[in-house]
Parts: sequence; structure tokens; C-alpha cells
Amino acid sequence: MPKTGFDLVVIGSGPAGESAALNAAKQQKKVAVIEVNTQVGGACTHKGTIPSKALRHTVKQLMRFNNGTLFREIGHSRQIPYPTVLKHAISVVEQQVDMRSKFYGRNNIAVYKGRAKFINDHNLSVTRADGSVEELHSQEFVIATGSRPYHPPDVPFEHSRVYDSDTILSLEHTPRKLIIYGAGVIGCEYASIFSGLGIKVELINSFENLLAFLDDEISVALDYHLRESGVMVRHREVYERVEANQEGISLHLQSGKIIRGDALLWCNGRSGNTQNLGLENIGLSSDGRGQIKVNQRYQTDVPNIYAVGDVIGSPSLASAAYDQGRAAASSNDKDVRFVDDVPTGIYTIPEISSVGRTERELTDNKIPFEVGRAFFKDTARGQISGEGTGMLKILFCPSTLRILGIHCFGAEATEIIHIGQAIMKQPDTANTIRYFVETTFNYPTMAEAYRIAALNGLNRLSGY
Ligand SMILES: Cc1cc2nc3c(=O)[nH]c(=O)nc-3n(C[C@H](O)[C@H](O)[C@H](O)COP(=O)(O)OP(=O)(O)OC[C@H]3O[C@@H](n4cnc5c(N)ncnc54)[C@H](O)[C@@H]3O)c2cc1C
Ligand SMILES: NC(=O)c1ccc[n+]([C@@H]2O[C@H](COP(=O)([O-])OP(=O)(O)OC[C@H]3O[C@@H](n4cnc5c(N)ncnc54)[C@H](O)[C@@H]3O)[C@@H](O)[C@H]2O)c1
Repeated sequence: MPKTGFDLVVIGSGPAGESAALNAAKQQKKVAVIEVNTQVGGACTHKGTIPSKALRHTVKQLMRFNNGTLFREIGHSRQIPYPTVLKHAISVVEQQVDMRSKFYGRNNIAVYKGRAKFINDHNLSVTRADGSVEELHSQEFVIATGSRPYHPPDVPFEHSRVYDSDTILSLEHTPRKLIIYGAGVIGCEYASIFSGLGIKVELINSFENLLAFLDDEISVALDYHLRESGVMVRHREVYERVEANQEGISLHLQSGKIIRGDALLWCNGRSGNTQNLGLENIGLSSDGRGQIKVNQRYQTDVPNIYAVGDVIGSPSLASAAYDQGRAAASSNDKDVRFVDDVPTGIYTIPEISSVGRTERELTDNKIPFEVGRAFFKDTARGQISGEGTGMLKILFCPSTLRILGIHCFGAEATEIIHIGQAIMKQPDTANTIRYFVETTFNYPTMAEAYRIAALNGLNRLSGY
């Protein structure tokens, strides 16, 4: 078997693998990327972040049309079939693939289409779709194989009415009622998308609250707005069994309830892609969720083999994966940043974003804080755009005025958060809520909410 030699071989072309490969290539290393899919981009581009965000964008446009009084001048509100919305939305995937393919070409990175499997700690095999096998030799490897939806063995995923977050992108009809099991980030985002299309949604949450890692006030707001948009949210409900037949889906819950619908979207967790990777040939293993353990430099227990992205578990975000990949491929230790401080960006309708500590965390740790709030309905931009739902909340230290956490709910929350994040990241006294009252912001903008929230918080300190 011919053997080709590289400085670095990356397995997987999602955000984690792509950024590792590009960073190594920029250091003049000889790099190869192996991707089992026929196209580069990873689950991020084909099944996860990109298609779901594109779908949401299209649904938001439809909602604006259906709910906007201006549009009633030109016609009635419309229902658009899910497959039509989907087809329109996922055209962006092609653009992404095209752009990402060129990154590899321009940086002389060899792309091998096939399944990678370790032979030993310096060699792996690539098995192509036609069965042919090639062996690659490398000094170093980065495992960036991502994750896939977790399938409990007792759920009949082979049935045409049962979907996960991958297969929902091939749903060919519009269900009248969709049951979503699992109210994690994926479940909540898809609940917004489908209810935005006018489809009845049951969202089954096995926990007490939605997205418990959020600030309580934001979690409650999400719950309220999902219900307001027609989603039936059920908390503390765990499935007992799923019955799927020609008539529909019956989801039997341990509480004795039976939830009926046309289709089931199972959104409960993901597993790392470590199966058939030959980890046993290099003395590595994965945990019960298929995830690989790494140190703060993204090294596995085999020093020349790194792992990044979803395959190492939390935070399992594309945002983090880009930074992790780049860090793993850095030759200089001072360029390596272990990514443990990521903002939250949740694309429900309305969206959510936060950075830093929550009220609950601060209270539990007996850290005194004060709160400054701004409601989007009180900003000129919110009134003009008709997107008055939402709030920005700044938590800060009453004595030093350091910002401790920022929580935002509403239109463009995932963008707005970065203004506050930039100030929070400043050293020492440069991290201060006073920045927002001592700096002139464009007007009218949603960013104005920072000034309003800061003034609200500072006034509270003086008792008003
Ligand atoms: C529905 C959904 C929505 C999401 N939304 C967001 C969001 O809004 N924001 C956000 O930050 N994150 C989001 N995420 C998470 C994000 O998509 C992942 O964190 C990200 O894709 C992880 O990147 P990765 O490079 O680790 O892996 P992936 O993107 O999963 O890519 C891994 C690649 O490795 C390939 N591969 C696997 N095994 C092999 C092998 N043996 N040989 C060769 N190739 C192999 C796979 O084919 C795949 O292409 C979302 C996820 C889902 C499912
Ligand atoms: N906007 C965003 O940032 C965004 C959007 C969608 C998804 N994501 C990412 O995708 C990931 C998956 O989200 P999710 O909503 O499916 O669920 P989740 O990861 O929130 O988990 C839901 C439940 O499944 C359990 N679970 C997870 N993996 C399991 C496994 N392998 N075996 C058994 N149980 C398991 C969890 O403990 C939890 O109870 C999250 O880590 C999230 O960060 C992010």
C-alpha cells in the first residue's frame, strides 16, 4: 500500500478540523484533511448550525409577513409548506461548501474523501466509498470527527414518522402536529421554527425548567414566549415508550400521559463520532458518550494526537470548535487558549444570548451584585422595527462596578451580547458598567439598551 507523509493529518472537516488544518498550513506545515462525507463542512454545515439557522431565518421572514400589519395591505397571511421553506433555506449550504472547499485549495491542504482509521500512532488508513484504501503517515494528528444524534435503542428511528436533528432536514411533508422530545438547545430552537410555520408543537422536557444553565429570568421568558407562540411545553416528563404506526405517533410518558402527533423529532443528546476510528490501535478509548479526554492543550493521552470539537464534549459548539481547532494546531504554547469561557447563543424566536455569571450562581456563591435592566420596547429601535419583545440585563458588582454577567433576550441578542462581552473582558478597572454611560452610542440602535440598562443599574445603587 503506498504511504504519503504529512506533518499533520486532521480527521474531520467541520469547524474544528478546518481551523486546525488552516492554522497548521499557515505555519508552512504539510497538511491533509480526511472527510468521510462527499462534501467538506462537517455536521455543522450539513446537518447542524447552518441549516437550522437558515431555516430559522426563513421562518422569521414568513412570521414578519404574517404578523406585520403593513403586509395585510397586500394580502392575507400565508402558510408555506415545510419542504418549500427548507429548500429555500438550505441553499446556503452550497455556498458554504463552495467557500470552504476553496480554503483547502488555496492553502495547499490535501483533502482525502474517505473514512479514517488509526493503524498506529503515526499511520492511519483512509477507506474510500469504492472500497480502495490508502495509508497516510504523519507526525501529528487532530481528531475532529464531531458528533451525531444519540439514538436510544428503544426508539424506532427506522420508522418514517420518527426523526432526529439530521433526518428532520429531509422531512418531505408538513406535519399538522409535531412532538419534540428533549427541550435542550436543539429542541427549543426547532420548537420555535415549527411553531413559526404554524405547526402545532408539543415540547417535552424531562427537567424542571427550560435550559437550566440560563439565568432564571431568561429561562422563564423563553418558556412564556414559546407557549405564547402556541407551543405546548411539558416539564418533568420522561418517555416510557414510543409507538409509531400508519395513523401517527403515540408518545407514552412515565406519568401515564399519551401524547399523540403526526411526527416525532427526537432531540435528546449527541454522541461523539469515535466508533470504527481504531482508537484501540493507539491505546485510546472513548467514554459512554463516545467522547475523548484531552488536556488543556487538546492533547489526548497519546502526545502527538490531539482532539477538538464535539468529540471532546462540552461546550459542543461550532463557535468553540473553531477556537479549539486553531489552538490544537498552534506550535507556540503561548498561542494556545483552552476554550472554557464561551458566550451562549440560542436561536429560538426570540433569540437568547448571555455571557458570565447568572443571578443564581452569584447568589449561591454569596457574591453581592446589582441589576440594570433595559426592555427593548423602551428603545427607539425596538419600536421602529416592531421587535419590542426582549430585555438586556447587566449584573455588576455594587462596590467596584465590574460587570459580572450579561443576559439578553430578544431580536439580535446574539449580536448585542458581544458589546458587553468586550467590556467584560477588559482588565482591572476597565471592566466597568460606567463604560456604557461614558460612551456615546449610535441612535437609534438596539445597543442603546446598554446605556439604558447601565443607568437603570447605577440609579438603583443610589436608591432610585
Ligand atoms: C441542529 C443543530 C444546531 C446547532 N446550532 C449551533 C449554533 O447555532 N451555534 C453553535 O455554535 N453550534 C451549534 N451546533 C453545534 C455545532 O454544529 C457543533 O458544535 C459543530 O458542528 C462541531 O464541529 P466539529 O468540527 O467538532 O464536528 P462536525 O461539524 O460534526 O464535523 C465532523 C466531521 O468529521 C467527519 N468524520 C467523522 N468520522 C470520520 C472518520 N472516521 N473519517 C473521516 N471523517 C470523519 C464527519 O463526516 C463530519 O463531517 C448545532 C448543532 C446541531 C445538531
Ligand atoms: N445555538 C446553539 O448554540 C446550539 C444549537 C443547537 C445545538 N447546540 C449544541 O448541540 C448539543 C446537543 O443539544 P441537545 O439539545 O440535543 O441536547 P443536550 O446536549 O442539551 O442534552 C439533552 C439531554 O440528553 C442527555 N444526553 C446527551 N447526550 C447523551 C448521550 N450520548 N447518551 C445519553 N444521554 C445523553 C443530556 O444529559 C440531557 O439530559 C448541545 O451541546 C448544544 O450546545 C447548540
